Amino acid sequence: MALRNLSKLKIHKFGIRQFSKEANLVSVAVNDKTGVATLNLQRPPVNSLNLEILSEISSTLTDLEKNKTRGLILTSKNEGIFSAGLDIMEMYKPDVERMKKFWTTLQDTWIKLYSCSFPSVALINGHAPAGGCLLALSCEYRVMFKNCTIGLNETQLGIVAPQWFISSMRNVIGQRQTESALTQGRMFKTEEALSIGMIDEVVENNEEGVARAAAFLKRFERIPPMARAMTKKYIRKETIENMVKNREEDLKNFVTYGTQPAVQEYLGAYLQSLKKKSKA
Ligand SMILES: CCCCCCCCCC/C=C/CC(=O)SCCNC(=O)CCNC(=O)[C@H](O)C(C)(C)COP(=O)(O)OP(=O)(O)OC[C@H]1O[C@@H](n2cnc3c(N)ncnc32)[C@H](O)[C@@H]1OP(=O)(O)O
Repeated sequence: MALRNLSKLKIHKFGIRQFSKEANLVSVAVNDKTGVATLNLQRPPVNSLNLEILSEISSTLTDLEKNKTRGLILTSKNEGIFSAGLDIMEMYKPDVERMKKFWTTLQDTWIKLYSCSFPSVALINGHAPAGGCLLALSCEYRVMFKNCTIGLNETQLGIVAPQWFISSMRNVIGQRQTESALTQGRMFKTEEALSIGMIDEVVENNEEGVARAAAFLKRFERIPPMARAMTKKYIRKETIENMVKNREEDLKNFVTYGTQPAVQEYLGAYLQSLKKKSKA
């Protein structure tokens, strides 16, 4: 595995363009043999998704697409937490201009991840609430550590998961399970997530997780990439088009709804409860 600076390195090997990238909040390592890229989230303490990390994920996805990566493993450097979801500080007492940029960047990141031409696996090596769950659901396959939790818990915070969050889950576990999970804001333990098909495999540790993720990606070794990518595009087309068509309205809703006093109160109380917990 090579960990290098993308801007400095672009080489051809085994007929695949190899590259990797080192940055602050994400790092990328490309396996020279397989062409598979591992994208690590590394924003301590909990990989909460603020504007800066989302911008890095988004630009990395663009680079991976350009460089014709053969597959993606999305995971966390911080074992125990895949991602705590959106950084609540981006929504609590926000600067509205930044808030808009934040949401637009989240939309861009989701579009790129959801529609990427290469196969993608989330190696969920820790808790994955809300936005963390969204990232995992956007991949094609999910491998998860034992004793973790995953789900879209928005209603518990007094906020509403946007349509495209909901569609991302519905496309994996179906309408009935999604309705039940989202109205409760339910977080699923690993084994529960497996039983409803939200994740595909359970692993004991990172080594096994990487092996299982690689095994999934290997399934495509002999499938012509173009045929694979077009098929994925057709299957995901409606979900992506709906989001793209409504993205202006979605942004407006986020700002209007997110800045309502009642929503701000919920977010403030939730932040306090998180802080109290970490001080207890
Ligand atoms: C008409 C309808 C239109 C719709 C309009 C749009 C509506 C808006 C939709 C917005 C969608 C939002 C989706 C989201 O992602 S919201 C975020 C949800 N995330 C969570 O609920 C996770 C909260 N965190 C946890 O549960 C735990 O932290 C953890 C991830 C399980 C980790 O636990 P652990 O014990 O290891 O760590 P701590 O809890 O002690 O946390 C360490 C410090 O990190 C801070 N923290 C945690 N999570 C977040 C976060 N998401 N954002 C910001 N900060 C976070 C925590 O407070 C601790 O801080 P401290 O050290 O300063 O005390």
